[in-house]
Parts: sequence; structure tokens; C-alpha cells
Amino acid sequence: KHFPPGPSLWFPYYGHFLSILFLHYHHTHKALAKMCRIYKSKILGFYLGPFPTVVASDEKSIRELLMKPQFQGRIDQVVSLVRVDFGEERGIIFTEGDLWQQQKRFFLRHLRDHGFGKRSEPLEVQLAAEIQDLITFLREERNHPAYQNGLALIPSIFAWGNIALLMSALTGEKFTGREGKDALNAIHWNALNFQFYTEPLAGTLTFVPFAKYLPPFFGYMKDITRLNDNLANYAKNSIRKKMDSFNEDTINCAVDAYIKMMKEAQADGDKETYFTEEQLKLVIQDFTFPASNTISGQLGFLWQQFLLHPEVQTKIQEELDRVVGRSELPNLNHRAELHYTEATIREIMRYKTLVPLSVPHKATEDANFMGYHVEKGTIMIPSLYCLHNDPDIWGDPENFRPERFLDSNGQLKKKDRTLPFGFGKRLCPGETFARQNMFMYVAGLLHNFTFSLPEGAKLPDDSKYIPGLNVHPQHFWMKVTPRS
Ligand code: HEM
Repeated sequence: KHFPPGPSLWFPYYGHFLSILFLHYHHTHKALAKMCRIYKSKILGFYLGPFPTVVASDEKSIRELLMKPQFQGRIDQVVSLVRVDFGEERGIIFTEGDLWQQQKRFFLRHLRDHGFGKRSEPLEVQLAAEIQDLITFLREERNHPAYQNGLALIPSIFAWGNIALLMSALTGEKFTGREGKDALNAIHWNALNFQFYTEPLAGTLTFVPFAKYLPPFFGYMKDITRLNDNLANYAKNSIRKKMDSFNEDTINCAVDAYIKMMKEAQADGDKETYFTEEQLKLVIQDFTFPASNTISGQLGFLWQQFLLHPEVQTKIQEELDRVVGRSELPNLNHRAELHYTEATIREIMRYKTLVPLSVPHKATEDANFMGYHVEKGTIMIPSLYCLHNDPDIWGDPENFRPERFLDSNGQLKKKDRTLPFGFGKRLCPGETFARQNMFMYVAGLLHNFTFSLPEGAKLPDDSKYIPGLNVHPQHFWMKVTPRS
């Protein structure tokens, strides 16, 4: 048992990639799920270009992949390499080894110091203010590209507050008034367009760096590079402003703390340091990109379900009225008592797994994996999509059914077998932030409004969504009716 089962049709340069395309042209995660059925195996093996690739698709193998220290590397992906000037990986998402460990630890610590990823009064006050601002916007605004004649553009309206909140901990920047909203909207659309352009690039072949020279990919390189330049310029400008106003006695955000480290390394003449402006730019991108499109995308998928299953929206509203009442806005203290609301959020993260194949890992040494021999350099893919759709765990995974997360007393089950944010050392650092924000958006907005299908519009087809680094719903309009 040296290599797991997989397709046999192999082509020069492409390896087994064309077999994947053949099984599902748009969604690699669906192709791999089909492949598991064809080869009757939970573990798959094939070649992407010259690289051996192993896919784990059940709970046991995914947990082993995510836990084993030998599998925590990253591969050079076309989509990440367009971001760096000298072809060397920077940032956190796509790096490995000492650089990744040290920088991730630094940002986790300093973002937490400024309220990110924990319960923190100042950030919760700001989050509540963002939700209140959106409620006022939906009650009073008459003519905005994302809100016209009582119709809201989903999921764009969810994005602004998340970016503003992240920036408050990361760069200390404030976005106020209409001008602030326009700036946030610009960041959101830039990140989203970058994300949409990753569509064919995020297909598995682009895990192979030379894929950019192969059809059908090379046409995309110019556009995606331009979109990346916009995001990079935003990060560069933020750094420039922070450097100009830097005062080591007032560290107001994670970037201030970083600049302090950079200056210390420069003063010591430390040429080996990871604390550089180029690295900081990529970290800002690594946080701005997910903050701009993950939470809002996941909420967009949920709002689709409110159209397809209006009873879910009604049940959340009933729970909110019972637990919170009508006179105050929901806050994070209510979260532990809003079991159905929380179960609905868990269910949408299972039902529409936002990062279906996670971010691919890499074997940094030869290792044993579930009885197979895995060589150093092998691409290791945990299929979170397969885990979240495993009939042995969920029974009827194809149905959207929040009740599956509740026990017979209507209480949230203690054990949650989903892994939408991964697990282990590579766990998504945005998990707590994302879960808190999703809860506040669902609770705050459904407390105040009912969302429904505009007259004459068709119900969405939730099997159609946009592929990319993470998947994203097609944009759609919803009628917003204030609750009395
Ligand atoms: C619904 C929202 C989100 C989901 C489902 C999600 C999911 C994921 C997943 C599956 C990974 C890969 C884990 C692995 O490699 O094993 C990841 C990594 C990451 N995420 Fe998220 N994420 C979300 C939101 C966010 C937010 C809001 C941020 C930051 C503001 C963020 C920042 C990151 C970073 C920096 C990494 C790289 C971690 C590493 O390589 O060590 N994510 N995320």
C-alpha cells in the first residue's frame, strides 16, 4: 500500500488534472467526492502535474492530516505567487516553517490585544454600532448601489462592518459616514473580484506553479495580477500612513506593534528578520481578503435559505422575541441562549462549506498516512466538503436542517463534528471573529427585519455558486420589510 487509489488516465504536464475536470468542470470538491465513490475509497491519490497528491475525505483521515506535524506545510500556488514581488511566499496563509509560525503567533497575540478573536468590550461595542448602522441604513437609505427601493443586494450589505471591525484591530483605521462606507465597499469589491478571478486558478492544477503557462489559465494572469495590485496598494498605503504617524509610546493596533518590531530589528542590524515591510503588506492582505468576503459570503448562503425555507427565518425571529424581547438589540451575551439561531449558523457552515478543500497542505517530510506511504512534497488536501456531506455522520446531508444540531430538548448539542475552519496548528485565526460576527448579523437583522423574495423574482438555485479560493453565492436582491 504505497499510494492510495485514484484515476489512471495521465497526461504530460497535466498529470491527472483532466480526469478531475472531466468529473466536474467547475467544482473540484465535487469532482473529488465523485472520485471517492468511483474508487470506493475515503483516501485518494493522483498526480497534479508532477506532484503526488493525496485527498482525505472522512473524519478520521481529515483529523489525522490536520494534526500531523509533518503535514502542516504549504505549496507554492499560482494564486499566491502573483502576490509576491520576488517569487518567495510571504504572509501567513501560504507560508510554512519558521516564518509562518512566528508571524502567525505574533498576529494572533497582537490582534487579541486589540480585541480580535475573543470577548472584548470595545470591539463588541463597535460590532453593535456596525449592526445598528446597517439597521439605520436599511430603514433610511433610499438610493445606494446596494440598497434601492427597499431591495438589498445580498451578500454585499454584510461585508462593510466586518472589514471595519478587522481594521480597527489590525491597522487602527476608522471608516465613518458615507465616505467610510464607500471605502469599505471598494475594498470588498476588490477582494471579491480577486476571488472571482481565482475561479479556474483555484482549480487544483494551479497548485502547480508552472500551470500559469498552460491553457486555460494564462489568460487570467494579467487580470488577477491587476486586482492583486489594488489590494496590495491599499495595504502599502496603510503601512505608509502608520509609519508616518508612528509613536512607540502609543501602540494602538497590531500594525503599530509590528512596526515597532521592524524598527528594533533595523536598529540591531538584523538582516535575517522576518519583520519586514513586504511581509507586513502580505499579512494585511491575508487578513483583509478573508474579512472582505468569507463572513458575508457565508451569510449570503444563509439568506438564500431564508428564501427557500422561510420557516427557518420565522423560527429565529420567534426565538429572538422570546429570549431577547422587542425592546433591546441582541448582543453576544444572548448567544448561549439562542440555540436555534446558533444551530442555523452551524448548519449553513456545514451545508455550504465555504472553503470546501480547505487551503491545501503539504508533506514537509516522508510520513505514514492511514497506512499509506506519503513522500515529502506531496500535496495533502482535506476535503471538508466530503466531511460535511458524509451520510454516515449526517444521515441526510443534502437537506438544510438546523434541527440536526439540537438535542431532544431543543438545546444546542455539545459536540459539533463540522470543521469549517479546519483544525490543529493551521486552524483559521478568524474563527471566533467570524462566528461572533455571523451571530450578530443574523440576530440583529432578523430582530429588525423580515427578508423575502422581491415580486416577480425567481427562487435561487442553491446548487449554483461561484467557485474560487472559497466558494461564494451569486449576488441577489431581497425585499427588506421592517418588523413592527
Ligand atoms: C466564515 C468564515 C471563514 C471560514 C469558513 C474560514 C475557513 C478557513 C479555513 C478552512 C482555513 C484553512 C485551514 C487549514 O489550512 O487547515 C483558513 C485559514 C485562514 N483564515 Fe479563515 N475562514 C473564515 C474567516 C476568516 C477571517 C474573517 C479571517 C481574518 C480576518 C481569516 C483568516 C485566515 C488566515 C490568516 C488563515 C491562514 C491560517 C494558516 O495558514 O495558519 N479567516 N480559514
